[in-house]
Amino acid sequence: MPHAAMLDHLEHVARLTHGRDRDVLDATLADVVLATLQARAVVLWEVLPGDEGELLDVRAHARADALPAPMSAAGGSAPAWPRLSERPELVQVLHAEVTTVIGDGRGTRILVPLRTETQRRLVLDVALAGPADAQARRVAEGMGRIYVNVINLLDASERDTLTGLLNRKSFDDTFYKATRSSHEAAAEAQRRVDSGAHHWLGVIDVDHFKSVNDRFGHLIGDEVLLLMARLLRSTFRHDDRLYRFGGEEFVALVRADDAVAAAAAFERLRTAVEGHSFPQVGRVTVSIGYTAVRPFDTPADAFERADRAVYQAKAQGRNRVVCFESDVAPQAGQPLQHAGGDVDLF
Ligand SMILES: Nc1nc2c(ncn2[C@@H]2O[C@H](COP(=O)(O)OP(=O)(O)OP(=O)(O)O)[C@@H](O)[C@H]2O)c(=O)[nH]1
Repeated sequence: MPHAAMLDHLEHVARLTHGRDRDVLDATLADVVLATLQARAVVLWEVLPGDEGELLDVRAHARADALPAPMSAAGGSAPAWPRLSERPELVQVLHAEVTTVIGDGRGTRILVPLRTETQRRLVLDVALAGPADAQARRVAEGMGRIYVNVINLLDASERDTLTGLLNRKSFDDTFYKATRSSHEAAAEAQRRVDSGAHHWLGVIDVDHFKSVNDRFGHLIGDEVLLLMARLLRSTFRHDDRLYRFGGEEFVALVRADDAVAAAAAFERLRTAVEGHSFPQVGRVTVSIGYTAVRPFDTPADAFERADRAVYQAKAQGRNRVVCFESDVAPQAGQPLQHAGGDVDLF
């Protein structure tokens, strides 16, 4: 390979492995593949669960003619996710888990299935103006592999090894990222009185977990934590952020339109745990405290309020859900104010 071409490729690989922001990484993959293969367009699809079948999200999109990208649900406010079943070629590639090259009337598409260690499923979809030779296919596969390796490294540094949930270290970043859009929306809406919060932060603490360890041993204790993480995942939406903060303390950053929906979500978790039969241990309960995320909240402030609520839940007998705004703040004589505003949430 001529040195100039080799330097170009190295530059692309360096770009692909630089940075820690996932959205930037997705966009870089699309850009780099577009440039390297001189493609017409590149789309990075991700399969997401939906109530009525799997959906497709456009994680990133790049095209040679620089027309505007289609709406991505990842950063957009009005999701326009197509159903996976409407794209039989993607269904087939994901099922077979092998790269497929198809003619699309205007040229060729190289479809590379990607799977991360956390079982995210994506497809790198490269549209070429002409035919695809074996090298083009291998380049697309190679770029896809580098991308997955970087994602796996990021996941490993942000995730709790026992449960696979996000770890405490990643809380600040993911909190700001998840709530940023609601902060902006809230600022634009001039803190509408009836809007409520869009994000809610809950602290979930297993009750009397020390006695689980003492009676059944640490291995069984670990299994309870693992099952607890599974119950969290099945209770909340796929785009809610779930953390293990260490020990038997979990945190959920949940999107809900109003206080009633938020209360219902946390109560659903409490009931699911209470009704679950844990192998050997039997019944386990959790105490939950939660708070509305306010415009311009810091992660530490929101956590501190939810923590005060969980403290009250413990003090009142455990196996209960306590809301900071409706249950803790009024007792403490605190006005319910947004940090930067003046409107009650409830
Ligand atoms: N099995 C297991 N136990 C852990 C882990 N991390 C912390 N623990 C244990 O979790 C227990 C937490 O106990 P405490 O903080 O006293 O709380 P608790 O017994 O749950 O009581 P309340 O929270 O007041 O209901 C301690 O016994 C820790 O040793 C872990 O990774 N695995």
